[in-house]
Amino acid sequence: MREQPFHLPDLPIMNHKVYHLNLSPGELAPDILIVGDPNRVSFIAENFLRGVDINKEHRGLRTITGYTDWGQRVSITTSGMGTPSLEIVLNEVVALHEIDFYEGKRKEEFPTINIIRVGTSGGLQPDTELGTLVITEYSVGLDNTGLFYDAPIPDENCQKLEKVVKDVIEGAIPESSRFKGKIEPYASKAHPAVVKALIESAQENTANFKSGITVSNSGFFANQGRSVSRIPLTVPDIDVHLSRAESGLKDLRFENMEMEASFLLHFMFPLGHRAGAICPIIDKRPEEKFLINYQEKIIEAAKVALQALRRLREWT
Ligand SMILES: O=P(O)(O)O[C@H]1O[C@H](CO)[C@@H](O)[C@H]1O
Ligand SMILES: O=c1cc[nH]c(=O)[nH]1
Repeated sequence: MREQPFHLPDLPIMNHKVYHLNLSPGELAPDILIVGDPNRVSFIAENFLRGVDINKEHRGLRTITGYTDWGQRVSITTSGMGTPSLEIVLNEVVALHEIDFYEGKRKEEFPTINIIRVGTSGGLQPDTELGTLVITEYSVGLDNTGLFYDAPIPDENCQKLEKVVKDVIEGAIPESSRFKGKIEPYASKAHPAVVKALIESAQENTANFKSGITVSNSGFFANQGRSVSRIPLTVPDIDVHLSRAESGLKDLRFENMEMEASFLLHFMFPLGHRAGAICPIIDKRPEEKFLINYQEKIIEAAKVALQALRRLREWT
């Protein structure tokens, strides 16, 4: 990968704190859970962390740092909804570990960050039950945030996925649409150690889980096939088309849709940090099902993710 020089004025730091997360180095552990909803940060921390010494919020981005029952220092932070917000958060997460704020330069040595998204998602496959925890192996981004980071393609599977999804989307856009040909999917890969750690932890907890491909969208409504406004959808029934598509990857199907996994993996993988995602399925639209009380599933996913962070540190 082309190495990019660090340009100090590009990183706003105020009183040794990054501008959006309002954190100084040391306040964010290198083992992190990241969630969309700021209230989920407190909810998971109340259930799983003790000895909390950092609890900060700025612009709705809450971060709590404390210790697990086994004494591992872990932070839980907020991505906000969608990849544009996540892009801000991840740059600051990485800078907090990789940049020396006092010297104003990149450190020679820094820890490997382990970061796992615990989010909600919509199910795509008829035979995957509501409440199933989906462990992401690959993600395909239909947002364009990732396109601004020219990371190398992680493997051949990503190449295949980009083609498959491009064809699915193109096939679904009406000829008359001014946006035909303009949606560019990008594929990204979860770190294999994170996938392994999540699968082993899910098995240990006898959780109902599946691993699969996660499609990340740049919106919740039209972008995921929901027709609520009076404006026609560019890609009608996008969810139905993806659920029926063959991924071309052995034993992996398009399992769920959400709004952050693509960029999380795309950004962290080329930096050598380790990222993954575990997201319960909280709705299945074709069956008109919505899991109202999904908090139990968040607890289950957070427990699995924290145990995965433990494994990842033990394997380092
Ligand atoms: O529950 P979170 O983590 O926010 O994730 C999902 O929920 C939000 C949409 O409702 C999007 O952020 C989507 O990715
Ligand atoms: O269907 C869903 C559910 C949660 N989050 C999403 O982005 N989509």
